[in-house]
Amino acid sequence: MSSYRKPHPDNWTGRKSGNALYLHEKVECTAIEDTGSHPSQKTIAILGYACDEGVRRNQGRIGAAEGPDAIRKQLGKMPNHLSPEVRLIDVGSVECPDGDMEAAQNSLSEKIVDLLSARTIPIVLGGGHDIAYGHYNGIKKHLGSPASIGIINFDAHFDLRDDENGNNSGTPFYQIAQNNASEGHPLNYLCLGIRRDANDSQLFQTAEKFGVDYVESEGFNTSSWASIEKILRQFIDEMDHLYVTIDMDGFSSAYVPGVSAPSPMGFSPDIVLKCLKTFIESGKLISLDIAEMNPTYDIDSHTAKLAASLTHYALHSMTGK
Ligand SMILES: N=CN[C@@H](CCC(=O)O)C(=O)O
Ligand SMILES: [Mn+2]
Ligand SMILES: [Mn+2]
Repeated sequence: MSSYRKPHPDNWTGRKSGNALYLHEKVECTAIEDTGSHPSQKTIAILGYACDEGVRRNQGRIGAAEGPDAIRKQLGKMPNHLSPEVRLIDVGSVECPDGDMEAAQNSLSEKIVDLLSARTIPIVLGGGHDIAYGHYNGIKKHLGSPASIGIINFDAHFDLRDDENGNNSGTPFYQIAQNNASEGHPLNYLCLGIRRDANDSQLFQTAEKFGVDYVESEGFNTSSWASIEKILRQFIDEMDHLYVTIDMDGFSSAYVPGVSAPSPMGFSPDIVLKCLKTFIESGKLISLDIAEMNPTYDIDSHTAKLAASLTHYALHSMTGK
Protein backbone atom coordinates (compact mmCIF):
# COMPACT_ATOMS: atom_id res chain seq x y z
CA MET A 1 0.00 0.00 0.00
CA SER A 2 1.18 3.51 -0.71
CA SER A 3 0.00 6.62 1.05
CA TYR A 4 -0.45 10.24 0.09
CA ARG A 5 0.80 12.99 2.37
CA LYS A 6 -0.81 16.39 2.03
CA PRO A 7 1.56 19.36 1.49
CA HIS A 8 3.11 20.76 4.63
CA PRO A 9 3.66 24.53 5.04
CA ASP A 10 6.68 23.79 7.31
CA ASN A 11 8.62 22.87 4.16
CA TRP A 12 8.21 26.42 2.85
CA THR A 13 10.08 28.94 4.98
CA GLY A 14 12.60 31.75 4.36
CA ARG A 15 13.05 35.51 4.38
CA LYS A 16 9.79 37.36 4.73
CA SER A 17 9.16 40.21 2.31
CA GLY A 18 5.39 40.39 2.64
CA ASN A 19 5.45 40.99 -1.09
CA ALA A 20 6.00 37.51 -2.59
CA LEU A 21 9.67 38.16 -3.29
CA TYR A 22 10.43 34.56 -2.28
CA LEU A 23 8.93 31.32 -3.49
CA HIS A 24 7.80 30.24 0.01
CA GLU A 25 5.54 33.30 -0.10
CA LYS A 26 4.27 32.43 -3.56
CA VAL A 27 3.55 28.71 -3.20
CA GLU A 28 0.08 27.49 -2.28
CA CYS A 29 -0.20 24.23 -0.36
CA THR A 30 -3.17 22.51 -1.99
CA ALA A 31 -4.35 18.92 -1.60
CA ILE A 32 -4.43 17.26 -5.01
CA GLU A 33 -8.21 16.80 -4.97
CA ASP A 34 -8.62 20.55 -4.41
CA THR A 35 -6.35 21.55 -7.28
CA GLY A 36 -9.29 22.27 -9.59
CA SER A 37 -8.85 23.43 -13.14
CA HIS A 38 -7.71 26.96 -13.83
CA PRO A 39 -7.32 26.92 -17.61
CA SER A 40 -6.73 30.64 -17.81
CA GLN A 41 -3.77 30.51 -15.43
CA LYS A 42 -0.51 28.66 -15.96
CA THR A 43 -0.01 26.41 -12.95
CA ILE A 44 3.11 24.53 -11.90
CA ALA A 45 2.41 21.67 -9.50
CA ILE A 46 5.14 20.34 -7.22
CA LEU A 47 4.54 16.70 -6.27
CA GLY A 48 6.89 14.54 -4.16
CA TYR A 49 7.72 10.87 -4.67
CA ALA A 50 9.02 10.06 -1.20
CA CYS A 51 10.15 6.51 -1.96
CA ASP A 52 13.57 4.83 -1.83
CA GLU A 53 12.37 1.24 -1.89
CA GLY A 54 13.62 0.88 -5.50
CA VAL A 55 17.09 2.03 -4.41
CA ARG A 56 17.07 -0.48 -1.55
CA ARG A 57 16.05 -3.30 -3.91
CA ASN A 58 18.83 -2.21 -6.32
CA GLN A 59 21.43 -2.61 -3.54
CA GLY A 60 21.85 1.15 -3.20
CA ARG A 61 22.11 3.45 -0.21
CA ILE A 62 18.68 4.51 1.04
CA GLY A 63 17.74 8.06 2.04
CA ALA A 64 16.13 9.41 -1.15
CA ALA A 65 12.67 9.20 0.45
CA GLU A 66 13.67 12.41 2.25
CA GLY A 67 14.68 14.05 -1.05
CA PRO A 68 11.41 15.84 -1.92
CA ASP A 69 11.20 17.79 1.34
CA ALA A 70 14.94 18.65 1.26
CA ILE A 71 14.45 20.17 -2.21
CA ARG A 72 11.25 22.01 -1.20
CA LYS A 73 13.11 23.57 1.77
CA GLN A 74 15.81 24.99 -0.52
CA LEU A 75 13.38 26.05 -3.25
CA GLY A 76 11.22 28.04 -0.83
CA LYS A 77 14.17 30.29 0.12
CA MET A 78 14.81 31.21 -3.54
CA PRO A 79 13.54 34.40 -5.18
CA ASN A 80 10.21 34.45 -6.96
CA HIS A 81 10.32 35.94 -10.45
CA LEU A 82 7.03 34.42 -11.59
CA SER A 83 4.29 36.63 -12.97
CA PRO A 84 1.53 37.22 -10.41
CA GLU A 85 -0.94 35.37 -12.65
CA VAL A 86 1.17 32.18 -12.64
CA ARG A 87 0.27 29.73 -9.87
CA LEU A 88 2.79 27.59 -8.00
CA ILE A 89 1.18 24.82 -5.97
CA ASP A 90 2.59 22.12 -3.72
CA VAL A 91 0.29 19.12 -3.87
CA GLY A 92 2.09 16.93 -1.34
CA SER A 93 3.85 13.60 -1.73
CA VAL A 94 3.26 9.97 -2.56
CA GLU A 95 4.86 7.80 0.12
CA CYS A 96 5.86 4.17 0.29
CA PRO A 97 5.66 3.27 3.98
CA ASP A 98 5.64 -0.53 3.69
CA GLY A 99 8.01 -1.14 0.78
CA ASP A 100 5.23 -1.55 -1.76
CA MET A 101 7.03 0.39 -4.50
CA GLU A 102 4.59 -0.77 -7.19
CA ALA A 103 1.68 0.74 -5.23
CA ALA A 104 3.62 4.01 -4.90
CA GLN A 105 4.32 4.01 -8.65
CA ASN A 106 0.61 3.38 -9.38
CA SER A 107 -0.40 6.13 -7.03
CA LEU A 108 2.13 8.49 -8.68
CA SER A 109 0.74 7.69 -12.14
CA GLU A 110 -2.83 8.43 -10.96
CA LYS A 111 -1.74 11.75 -9.50
CA ILE A 112 0.03 12.65 -12.75
CA VAL A 113 -3.21 11.94 -14.64
CA ASP A 114 -5.07 14.22 -12.19
CA LEU A 115 -2.49 17.00 -12.53
CA LEU A 116 -2.33 16.85 -16.33
CA SER A 117 -6.14 16.72 -16.56
CA ALA A 118 -6.25 19.87 -14.39
CA ARG A 119 -3.92 21.42 -17.01
CA THR A 120 -1.05 21.95 -14.62
CA ILE A 121 2.61 21.32 -15.45
CA PRO A 122 3.89 18.74 -12.94
CA ILE A 123 7.39 18.87 -11.46
CA VAL A 124 7.92 15.70 -9.46
CA LEU A 125 10.67 15.52 -6.84
CA GLY A 126 12.14 12.13 -5.88
CA GLY A 127 12.85 9.67 -4.61
CA GLY A 128 14.56 6.77 -6.43
CA HIS A 129 14.58 6.58 -10.21
CA ASP A 130 11.68 4.13 -10.12
CA ILE A 131 9.82 7.49 -10.15
CA ALA A 132 10.19 7.31 -13.95
CA TYR A 133 7.99 4.24 -14.33
CA GLY A 134 5.05 5.75 -12.42
CA HIS A 135 5.54 9.19 -13.97
CA TYR A 136 5.68 7.88 -17.55
CA ASN A 137 2.63 5.66 -17.02
CA GLY A 138 0.64 8.67 -15.84
CA ILE A 139 1.63 10.71 -18.91
CA LYS A 140 0.83 7.75 -21.17
CA LYS A 141 -2.57 7.23 -19.56
CA HIS A 142 -3.37 10.92 -19.87
CA LEU A 143 -2.40 11.05 -23.56
CA GLY A 144 -3.92 7.65 -24.37
CA SER A 145 -0.86 6.31 -26.22
CA PRO A 146 2.90 6.10 -25.80
CA ALA A 147 3.48 6.69 -29.51
CA SER A 148 4.40 10.33 -29.36
CA ILE A 149 6.09 10.54 -25.94
CA GLY A 150 9.84 11.02 -25.94
CA ILE A 151 11.72 10.31 -22.71
CA ILE A 152 14.87 12.33 -22.02
CA ASN A 153 16.96 11.09 -19.13
CA PHE A 154 19.98 13.01 -17.79
CA ASP A 155 21.82 10.19 -16.08
CA ALA A 156 25.10 8.32 -15.66
CA HIS A 157 23.06 5.12 -16.01
CA PHE A 158 20.72 3.66 -18.63
CA ASP A 159 18.42 2.16 -15.94
CA LEU A 160 17.61 -0.57 -18.46
CA ARG A 161 18.27 -3.52 -16.16
CA ASP A 162 15.92 -6.41 -16.83
CA ASP A 163 13.34 -7.07 -14.15
CA GLU A 164 13.82 -10.84 -13.88
CA ASN A 165 14.62 -10.34 -10.19
CA GLY A 166 11.90 -7.77 -9.66
CA ASN A 167 11.45 -4.08 -10.30
CA ASN A 168 13.77 -1.50 -8.79
CA SER A 169 15.38 1.90 -9.40
CA GLY A 170 17.56 0.40 -12.16
CA THR A 171 14.70 -1.12 -14.23
CA PRO A 172 12.20 1.66 -15.09
CA PHE A 173 13.09 2.13 -18.77
CA TYR A 174 13.29 -1.62 -19.38
CA GLN A 175 9.78 -1.98 -17.92
CA ILE A 176 8.54 0.85 -20.14
CA ALA A 177 10.20 -0.72 -23.20
CA GLN A 178 8.57 -4.08 -22.47
CA ASN A 179 5.12 -2.54 -21.98
CA ASN A 180 5.45 -0.44 -25.13
CA ALA A 181 6.64 -3.44 -27.17
CA SER A 182 3.66 -5.50 -26.01
CA GLU A 183 1.43 -2.69 -27.35
CA GLY A 184 3.38 -2.43 -30.61
CA HIS A 185 5.20 0.80 -29.76
CA PRO A 186 8.91 1.55 -29.58
CA LEU A 187 10.78 2.99 -26.63
CA ASN A 188 11.50 6.63 -27.53
CA TYR A 189 14.39 7.19 -25.15
CA LEU A 190 17.31 9.64 -25.21
CA CYS A 191 19.86 9.28 -22.44
CA LEU A 192 22.37 12.08 -21.78
CA GLY A 193 25.58 11.55 -19.80
CA ILE A 194 26.03 7.77 -19.95
CA ARG A 195 29.21 6.56 -18.23
CA ARG A 196 31.08 3.61 -19.67
CA ASP A 197 32.47 2.86 -16.19
CA ALA A 198 28.95 2.67 -14.72
CA ASN A 199 27.04 0.53 -17.27
CA ASP A 200 28.02 -3.04 -18.14
CA SER A 201 28.12 -4.38 -21.70
CA GLN A 202 24.75 -6.08 -21.28
CA LEU A 203 23.18 -2.66 -20.63
CA PHE A 204 24.80 -1.26 -23.80
CA GLN A 205 23.38 -4.27 -25.70
CA THR A 206 19.91 -3.66 -24.25
CA ALA A 207 20.19 0.01 -25.28
CA GLU A 208 21.14 -1.14 -28.79
CA LYS A 209 18.25 -3.61 -28.89
CA PHE A 210 15.67 -0.97 -27.97
CA GLY A 211 17.17 1.65 -30.30
CA VAL A 212 18.07 4.00 -27.45
CA ASP A 213 19.80 7.27 -28.41
CA TYR A 214 22.51 8.31 -26.00
CA VAL A 215 25.40 10.71 -25.45
CA GLU A 216 28.30 9.45 -23.40
CA SER A 217 29.67 11.40 -20.46
CA GLU A 218 33.00 12.39 -22.16
CA GLY A 219 31.13 14.23 -24.90
CA PHE A 220 28.41 15.67 -22.69
CA ASN A 221 29.74 19.18 -22.12
CA THR A 222 29.25 22.67 -23.53
CA SER A 223 32.35 22.38 -25.81
CA SER A 224 30.48 19.66 -27.71
CA TRP A 225 27.25 21.69 -27.92
CA ALA A 226 27.02 21.71 -31.74
CA SER A 227 26.85 17.92 -31.98
CA ILE A 228 24.64 17.59 -28.86
CA GLU A 229 22.19 20.16 -30.19
CA LYS A 230 21.85 18.20 -33.44
CA ILE A 231 20.94 15.04 -31.52
CA LEU A 232 18.47 16.94 -29.32
CA ARG A 233 16.76 18.65 -32.24
CA GLN A 234 16.36 15.43 -34.19
CA PHE A 235 14.81 13.71 -31.14
CA ILE A 236 12.51 16.67 -30.43
CA ASP A 237 11.35 16.84 -34.05
CA GLU A 238 10.24 13.20 -33.98
CA MET A 239 8.15 13.59 -30.79
CA ASP A 240 4.95 15.42 -29.89
CA HIS A 241 5.53 15.40 -26.13
CA LEU A 242 8.68 15.32 -24.03
CA TYR A 243 9.02 13.84 -20.56
CA VAL A 244 12.30 14.94 -18.93
CA THR A 245 13.79 13.11 -15.97
CA ILE A 246 16.97 14.30 -14.25
CA ASP A 247 18.86 11.76 -12.17
CA MET A 248 21.05 13.79 -9.81
CA ASP A 249 23.70 11.04 -9.81
CA GLY A 250 24.58 11.98 -13.40
CA PHE A 251 26.20 15.20 -12.15
CA SER A 252 29.79 15.05 -10.97
CA SER A 253 29.91 14.31 -7.25
CA ALA A 254 31.92 17.55 -7.00
CA TYR A 255 28.49 19.21 -7.40
CA VAL A 256 26.32 16.42 -6.08
CA PRO A 257 27.53 14.36 -3.12
CA GLY A 258 23.99 13.59 -1.92
CA VAL A 259 23.05 10.58 -4.04
CA SER A 260 23.09 6.83 -3.64
CA ALA A 261 25.60 6.20 -6.46
CA PRO A 262 28.01 9.18 -6.78
CA SER A 263 29.73 9.98 -10.13
CA PRO A 264 33.15 11.63 -9.74
CA MET A 265 33.38 11.72 -13.56
CA GLY A 266 29.83 13.02 -14.03
CA PHE A 267 28.60 16.03 -15.99
CA SER A 268 28.29 19.73 -15.04
CA PRO A 269 25.17 21.86 -14.49
CA ASP A 270 25.90 24.21 -17.44
CA ILE A 271 25.29 21.58 -20.14
CA VAL A 272 22.11 20.39 -18.40
CA LEU A 273 20.73 23.95 -18.32
CA LYS A 274 21.54 24.42 -22.03
CA CYS A 275 19.71 21.18 -22.90
CA LEU A 276 16.78 21.98 -20.60
CA LYS A 277 16.41 25.38 -22.28
CA THR A 278 16.20 23.64 -25.67
CA PHE A 279 13.55 21.18 -24.46
CA ILE A 280 11.46 23.88 -22.79
CA GLU A 281 11.68 26.24 -25.77
CA SER A 282 10.39 23.44 -28.03
CA GLY A 283 7.02 23.87 -26.28
CA LYS A 284 6.72 20.08 -26.07
CA LEU A 285 7.73 19.49 -22.45
CA ILE A 286 4.72 17.97 -20.71
CA SER A 287 6.21 16.97 -17.37
CA LEU A 288 9.53 16.88 -15.50
CA ASP A 289 11.06 15.09 -12.55
CA ILE A 290 14.24 15.17 -10.48
CA ALA A 291 15.33 11.82 -9.04
CA GLU A 292 17.78 10.28 -6.60
CA MET A 293 18.31 13.26 -4.29
CA ASN A 294 19.56 11.67 -1.06
CA PRO A 295 19.97 14.11 1.88
CA THR A 296 21.70 11.46 4.04
CA TYR A 297 24.89 11.85 1.97
CA ASP A 298 24.57 15.54 1.11
CA ILE A 299 27.23 18.06 2.16
CA ASP A 300 26.09 21.51 3.21
CA SER A 301 22.90 20.98 1.12
CA HIS A 302 24.83 21.25 -2.19
CA THR A 303 22.74 18.54 -3.85
CA ALA A 304 19.42 19.82 -2.53
CA LYS A 305 20.39 23.35 -3.63
CA LEU A 306 21.31 22.22 -7.13
CA ALA A 307 18.06 20.23 -7.42
CA ALA A 308 16.19 23.33 -6.21
CA SER A 309 18.06 25.56 -8.71
CA LEU A 310 17.10 23.21 -11.56
CA THR A 311 13.49 23.33 -10.38
CA HIS A 312 13.70 27.13 -10.08
CA TYR A 313 15.06 27.38 -13.62
CA ALA A 314 12.43 24.99 -15.03
CA LEU A 315 9.42 26.55 -13.38
CA HIS A 316 10.42 30.06 -14.45
CA SER A 317 11.33 29.18 -18.03
CA MET A 318 8.22 27.02 -18.49
CA THR A 319 6.10 30.02 -17.56
CA GLY A 320 7.94 32.52 -19.75
CA LYS A 321 10.41 34.06 -17.26
N1 LIG B 1 19.01 4.08 -10.49
C1 LIG B 1 20.20 3.77 -10.40
N2 LIG B 1 20.68 2.74 -11.04
C2 LIG B 1 22.07 2.36 -11.11
C3 LIG B 1 22.75 2.26 -9.77
C4 LIG B 1 24.19 2.05 -9.93
C5 LIG B 1 24.93 1.79 -8.62
O1 LIG B 1 24.31 1.48 -7.59
O2 LIG B 1 26.16 1.90 -8.64
C6 LIG B 1 22.09 1.06 -11.83
O3 LIG B 1 21.30 0.17 -11.51
O4 LIG B 1 22.90 0.93 -12.76
MN1 LIG C 1 18.85 6.71 -12.93
MN1 LIG D 1 21.85 7.20 -12.21
